[in-house]
Order: sequence, then structure tokens, then C-alpha cells
Amino acid sequence: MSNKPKVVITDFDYGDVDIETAILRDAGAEVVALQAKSETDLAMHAADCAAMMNQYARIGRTTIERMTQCRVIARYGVGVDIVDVEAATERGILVTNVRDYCTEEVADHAIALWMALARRLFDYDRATHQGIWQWQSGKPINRLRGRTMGIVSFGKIGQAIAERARAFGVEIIAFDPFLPADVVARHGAELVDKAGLLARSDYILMQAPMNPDTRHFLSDAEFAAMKPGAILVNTGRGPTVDNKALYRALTTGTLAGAGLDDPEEEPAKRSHWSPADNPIFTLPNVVVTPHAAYYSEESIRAARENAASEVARVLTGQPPKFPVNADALASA
Ligand SMILES: NC(=O)c1ccc[n+]([C@@H]2O[C@H](COP(=O)([O-])OP(=O)(O)OC[C@H]3O[C@@H](n4cnc5c(N)ncnc54)[C@H](O)[C@@H]3O)[C@@H](O)[C@H]2O)c1
Ligand SMILES: O=C(O)[C@H](O)CO
Repeated sequence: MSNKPKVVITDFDYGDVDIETAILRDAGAEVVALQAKSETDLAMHAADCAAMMNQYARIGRTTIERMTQCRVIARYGVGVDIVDVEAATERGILVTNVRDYCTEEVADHAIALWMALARRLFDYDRATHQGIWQWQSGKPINRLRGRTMGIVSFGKIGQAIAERARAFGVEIIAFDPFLPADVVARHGAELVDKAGLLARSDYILMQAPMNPDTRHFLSDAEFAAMKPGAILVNTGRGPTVDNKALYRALTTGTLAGAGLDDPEEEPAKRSHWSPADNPIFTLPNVVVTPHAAYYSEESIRAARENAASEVARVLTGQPPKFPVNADALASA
């Protein structure tokens, strides 16, 4: 058995771990790549790992409490909602994420979903594939210019969406409790409260992180407060929208359509599933992508290099660039 610090990659999904191995070898570490489907799969590797890197696998308290040697957990992405950051902090384990590796991709994807719905591309496409050649098959379509787009969470991606949407001549309003109005205004948007955003938006673009305040940010009451016929796009976290309430809103005409990159209940990776398991997937006014908004060849490379570099920094005694819980150093 080697004495090198062991870096466990929980569920590698990129075909190989060459990028990570090259960076971590230089830091004197060895890589163990798993395809863990559950915390039980991680249990036997938790006790002696010096670092863990995860893409989709949940790293919860049970796993973290076994991590007596671990110094850092590095998420290959922005959202760290699948890591129990509190438990890690208690044990003095740093958690890092990769920021800004896919801002452009997600903003492009949000605009693509919005445009596909606003211009009814899927209705036209379905109709023409069935031999129906009628402009009316996409009715009703409204001119975008002069309409209002409401962006929920105006961080890096929200701002990049606004930058793109301005070219379409829409008025942009934003809800974000942690940003001052002048910062939002600098990006060409007006800061509003939640009620204002719901009442004024023709298009609502959700880019919220997952936290206790954003869970079911949109549910029955919020859909009832929206403009009838609004369009919803969610390229943030799925559980920020209540799936059952969304189904009701889509089937009663409250919403004209929804574009979802991350539905509330995401089918498990590589598992067999049926679209009928989630009735939302069967609706004609819904466009779904499989949590792919972040994806481009360039963004994935950046995520891999940055996540591995964070681990290398910590293992060689340097501070990470993007600690999610810098306070873990105090409890270490
Ligand atoms: N679908 C994808 O592929 C994909 C890719 C990257 C990120 N994401 C999701 O998008 C989120 C945002 O990414 P980002 O890079 O813009 O992050 P960011 O940290 O730059 O911005 C997050 C924003 O959310 C705001 N926020 C925090 N709590 C809030 C609340 N209760 N209500 C409303 N806003 C709140 C913050 O003030 C901040 O401005 C990520 O956390 C992740 O969940 C999804
Ligand atoms: O959080 C992120 O970076 C994306 O959702 C991919 O996991």
C-alpha cells in the first residue's frame, strides 16, 4: 500500500481522470476513482482519504464523520448543496467549489430555453414533423421587445443572462436579497422585491442557488401571483421550484411554458427511468435538458483543472482559492 495521500474521486464522469491525476501527482498524491452511487459506496474510502472530489455523489454527515484524515472536499462545480458543509466545517475539513467555469454556458443555455419557448420552436417542430405546415401551430407568440424579464438571483450567471437579454429589448428586473440596487443597475436591471418580480414578469428566469430560503421559492401562491401566460426557465437548482405546483401551473394555463435544466426530482444518473415517472416531462409545453446547462468542452476542462488544483493547494499546505467554508480552518 502506498503512503501517498489518497484523493478519492467519487463519481468521475469524464471518461478518464487524466487531468486530475497529472495535477495531483505533482502534489505527491494518488488518485482513486470510483463510481459511487451512494454514501454506502463511499464509506470504505472515507476513513483514509486525504481529499474527496465529487461531481454528483452526495457527501453527507455519515461519510464526513468517518473522514478522520480528510483535509478538503472539492466539488466539481458551483453548487455545493450536495456536500454537508456544516458537518465538514465541524471537522475542520475545507470545502471548495469551482466558480465561474460555466457562467457563459449557463447564460447561453437559459437564453436558448427562453427563446425556444417564446418563439414556440418545439410546437412548430412537432407540427412540421407531423406534416402540418401552419404558422398558427405556434400561436400565440408575442413580440419580445418591450416585455419584462425577471431574473431570480443576480449573481454571475444572472448578470450574464441580463447582458444577453438586453439585446432583445426586454426590460430586466431582478430579485436578489444580497445585492444592492446600484450593483444590479450597473448590469442594466432594476432590483425589485419578490412580489414585484412575480407581478411584472412575462418571463421568469430562475438562477438561484439551493439554500433553505430558496427551496420552493416558486409554489402555488407564487404561480397565482404571476402574469397569466408567463414563461418560466430554471437553469438554477431544481428544488427551487415546487414540481407539483409547477405541473398545476402548466396544465391550467397559468404558465404558457417552462424550460427546465434541472427538474426538482432529477432522474438518477445512468439509471433507467421513464419520463412518465414525472408528469412534467410528458407535457408539450415543457422543454427539459438533463442538467446540461454548464456543459461545454471548455467548461468541463476548467472545472476539472480548478477542482484538482484546489486539492493540490491544500495538500501542499497552501490556502485554497475558493473556500466555501474558510471557517473550517479555525476548527481544524
Ligand atoms: N444548471 C447548471 O448547469 C448550473 C451550472 C452552474 C450553476 N448552477 C446553479 O446556479 C447557481 C448560481 O450560480 P452563480 O455562478 O450565478 O452563483 P453566484 O454565487 O455568482 O450567485 C448566486 C446569487 O444568488 C443569490 N442568492 C443567495 N440566496 C438567495 C435567495 N435566498 N434568494 C435569491 N437569491 C439568492 C446571491 O446573492 C448571489 O447573487 C448555483 O448556485 C448553482 O446552483 C447551475
Ligand atoms: O453547480 C454546478 O456547477 C452545475 O450545476 C453542475 O453541477
